[in-house]
Amino acid sequence: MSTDSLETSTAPAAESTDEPLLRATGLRKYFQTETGLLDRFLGEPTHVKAVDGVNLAVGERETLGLVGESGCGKTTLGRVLSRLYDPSAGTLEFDGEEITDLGGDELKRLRKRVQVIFQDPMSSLNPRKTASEIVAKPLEVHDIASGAEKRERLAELFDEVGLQESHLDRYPHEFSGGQRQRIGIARALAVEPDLIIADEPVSALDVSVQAQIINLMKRLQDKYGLSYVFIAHDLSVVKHISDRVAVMYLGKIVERGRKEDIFGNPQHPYTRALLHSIPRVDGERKRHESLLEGNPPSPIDPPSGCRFRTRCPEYLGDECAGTEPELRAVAGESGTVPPPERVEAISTGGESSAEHAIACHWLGRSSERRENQDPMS
Ligand SMILES: Nc1ncnc2c1ncn2[C@@H]1O[C@H](COP(=O)(O)OP(=O)(O)OP(=O)(O)O)[C@@H](O)[C@H]1O
Repeated sequence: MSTDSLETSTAPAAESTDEPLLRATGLRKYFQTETGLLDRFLGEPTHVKAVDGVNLAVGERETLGLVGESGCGKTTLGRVLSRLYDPSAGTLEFDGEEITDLGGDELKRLRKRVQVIFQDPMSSLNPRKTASEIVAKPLEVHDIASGAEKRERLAELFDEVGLQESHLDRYPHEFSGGQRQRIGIARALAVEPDLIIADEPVSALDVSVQAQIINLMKRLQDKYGLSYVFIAHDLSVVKHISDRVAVMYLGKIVERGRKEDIFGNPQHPYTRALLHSIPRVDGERKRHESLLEGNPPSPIDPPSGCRFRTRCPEYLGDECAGTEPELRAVAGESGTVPPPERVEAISTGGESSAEHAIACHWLGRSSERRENQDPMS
């Protein structure tokens, strides 16, 4: 997407704190396959491993970009992180408290602090309700405002997201795509959340409108101290809003780190391939020839060892097929590898913003050998 019209954030650089706002450890979400019972009798795999052992942390006022191809589990992870789905395994902590098994009133209280924005504003907005009814719903559900106070709050929220008071009584089909996404943002903002999980919030919009929505989200983050998990399949979109980026492949995080490291010094062959496929402007907009061939394998029966090995330009043979690589810190400039306890802290989601971690056997090879095999060359 174009960077021309994107504003620079005025807020101090966001930092991951030692105590993140949200922490996921060993998070899994498996769905039963439609033919689950028959598969079980036939000894076939019975579950879709949509999220399969994810560790991550999101700090206060921080934006974590979550990227990966279609079907790699981003939406499912977002839904588990927001507790719209129950996890199959692992733990989730929010603001220092475990929320993995919350239910009833406790879950309702969590919903006030963690909101979700969806990709397709048309299908996520009730077509039979006016914009004001849609945004008022969370105010009512959480007993935040009623009567004249509610109307005043709605006008404030509409103004905040760049809509006019005259829009209050219109129906979703009377708005453009960008305006509908603004309604979705106002609805999320209504309860004054701490964290918003934004699932492909700009993917359905034109490039110029994408920039407007990203700028709006950055402004709201500065003003209200929001944290975001920003999901996108396109790395170029998360570049403009993320502090840190996590790259997901077939249910796992394969690389994560500060945005500067992911874009400036990508390590995992998958991240490199994703970056390689970002369109460049060379006189005319061209798409690079993709380094990624075919589609990801099925998450019902993922490849043994490294899941990316079947498409990886750096496939090493038995080493990649034999054991599943764990997220490990990338050696620093001095070439030093962090001590084991630090690697352990990283692999359980306790990273600071300075950490850059990847899951790849290829990285275990000497840098000289890697340079000779640079997949970007
Ligand atoms: N409710 C469900 N039941 C069974 N399988 C599911 C369910 N939801 C998702 N899946 C499967 O889980 C895998 C991950 O899907 P998910 O939608 O989370 O990926 P994604 O990265 O968000 O992709 P996209 O960008 O296309 O939405 C896919 O194979 C999908 O078919």
